[in-house]
Amino acid sequence: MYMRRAFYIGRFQPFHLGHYSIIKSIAQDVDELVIGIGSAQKSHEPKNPFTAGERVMMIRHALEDADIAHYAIPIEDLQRNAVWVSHIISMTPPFDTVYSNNPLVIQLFKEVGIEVRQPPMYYRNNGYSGREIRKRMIAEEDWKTLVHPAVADVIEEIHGVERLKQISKTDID
Ligand SMILES: Nc1ncnc2c1ncn2[C@@H]1O[C@H](COP(=O)(O)OP(=O)(O)OP(=O)(O)O)[C@@H](O)[C@H]1O
Ligand SMILES: NC(=O)c1ccc[n+]([C@@H]2O[C@H](COP(=O)(O)O)[C@@H](O)[C@H]2O)c1
Repeated sequence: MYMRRAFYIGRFQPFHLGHYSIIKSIAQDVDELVIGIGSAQKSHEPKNPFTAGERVMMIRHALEDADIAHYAIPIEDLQRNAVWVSHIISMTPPFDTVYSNNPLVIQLFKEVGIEVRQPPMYYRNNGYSGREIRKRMIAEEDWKTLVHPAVADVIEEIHGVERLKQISKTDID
């Protein structure tokens, strides 16, 4: 049986409602979705506070109510862009379409002949970006409305805001 399977990659630091809404719309076009958790080796950095495992939890719980067959697969960065697509293919279920707005990701997949689609941005100006959410966490401003409630629960369970604040302090001593 032929399955239409797509690949969608992001850092998901954290997984927010922009990602969620894109995934829901991709799901209408395919049977299954492979979600790549990029920069999987990174955590405990201001730009990448959460581990790959914590990001797996966010995605799993957020998509529990969404009826989308998916696999969330951590993908470590490589020093060699030229072999990055092969690295992904070696780690994932087979897919025939990629969804991304990242110019390097688009270029690398197109060069090996894989179809790339660019999903529309979901209220990016209203704060639906990882950078804005991390900024609000540190500033103690509202960020929970920008993520699925299940993601807020995961972040609470792992004391994510406290971690982000701690690792974002300037090292002055
Ligand atoms: N609001 C959004 N609507 C639609 N797609 C989005 C939105 N925010 C991010 N994306 C897309 O989701 C993919 C993964 O993005 P990523 O995890 O880097 O999120 P981000 O919010 O852009 O992160 P950061 O601000 O931390 O760089 C990228 O292709 C990105 O363009
Ligand atoms: N050579 C590489 O390791 C390589 C190349 C292109 C993208 N990536 C990763 O893919 C992800 C792309 O996600 P964004 O679209 O959210 O930027 C990032 O984690 C990025 O580090 C890695």
